[in-house]
Amino acid sequence: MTQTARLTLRRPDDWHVHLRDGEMLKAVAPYTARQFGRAIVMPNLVPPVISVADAVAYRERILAALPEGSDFTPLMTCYLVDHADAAEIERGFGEGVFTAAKLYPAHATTNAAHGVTDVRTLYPALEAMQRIGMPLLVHGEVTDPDIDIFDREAVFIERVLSKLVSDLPELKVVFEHITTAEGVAFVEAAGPNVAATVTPQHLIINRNALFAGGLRPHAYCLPVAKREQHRLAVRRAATSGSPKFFLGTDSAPHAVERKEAACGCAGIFNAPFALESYAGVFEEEGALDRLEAFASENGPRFYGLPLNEGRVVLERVPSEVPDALAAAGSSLVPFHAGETLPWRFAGVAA
Ligand SMILES: NC(=O)N[C@@H](CC(=O)O)C(=O)O
Ligand SMILES: [Zn+2]
Ligand SMILES: [Zn+2]
Repeated sequence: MTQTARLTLRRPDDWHVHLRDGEMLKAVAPYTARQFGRAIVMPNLVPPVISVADAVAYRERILAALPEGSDFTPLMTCYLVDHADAAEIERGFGEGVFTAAKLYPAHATTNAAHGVTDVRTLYPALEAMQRIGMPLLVHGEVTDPDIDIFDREAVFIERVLSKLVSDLPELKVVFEHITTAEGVAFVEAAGPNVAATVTPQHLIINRNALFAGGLRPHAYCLPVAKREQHRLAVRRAATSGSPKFFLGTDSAPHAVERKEAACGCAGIFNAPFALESYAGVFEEEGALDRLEAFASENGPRFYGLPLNEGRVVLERVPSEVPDALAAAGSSLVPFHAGETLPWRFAGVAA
């Protein structure tokens, strides 16, 4: 069998990333901007990005953190709170500031303390979003402490998402970072207005990675990795060629001392080798010919945005992932730390 040695792809986008703020933003934004043309930037700062003015100011800080000459475009999102202001959201979308709005169930994940306690209070905002074609992005986990953490995505579908999608049948919904067979089945069965992002980690690790020879904080993110059968279902979906599944890294940096702690933060920092990571998965699945649709076409088509014009090149040359990368007076341990990946991002094609 001959091996593909070089791949040229339409420039991809990252439909779910955490760029943080301040010194951490300056450290991490260049990694995302190097590989991706655009990214949907998550609004879970402290305090969160709620108003149009918040998003305009954050976008300026992101642009200021990019390397000289970068043509990367951050796409901003609005953090939904109980009784979210429909008029403000609609204005932000109309002015080209907000691309989407994000639903975090209160306390579901990192910096979700201001999240939504009752989805019904969002209905005026969601109805406006449905009318104007503005996507709702969902962190799909219930927060009920009685529900086992490994079941929180499946129970969210039953208790929240099914009803939301049937009450708002035309609303564009992105089920973010899906991790389960139930998530895949829900998205596949729904209309074309429902899609999902898939992270590299949920294609590569199952929950055993959290406990491989000891507790592994760098494999911990939310939603937490599930059993192998779920990883396989997510892999099949992502590499199937279905337009409903697209790239969203959920790169979520936390300084090493916040990960390696008695109560370590959730989040995997995968931005530095994101495309290499996905390419390895698509190659293993014999689906390299579907990587471009997943990475560069399905997302913009779902969002109703133009495809990028540029191209990037991946070469089948080993990439050595460092054990740590300096950032903001500390360091970040990247996904795949210490591993050698089969692909290398060779840059934007001339
Ligand atoms: N994915 C994570 O584990 N963490 C994210 C939040 C999120 O996307 O849920 C973060 O902001 O750190
Ligand atoms: Zn999330
Ligand atoms: Zn996230």
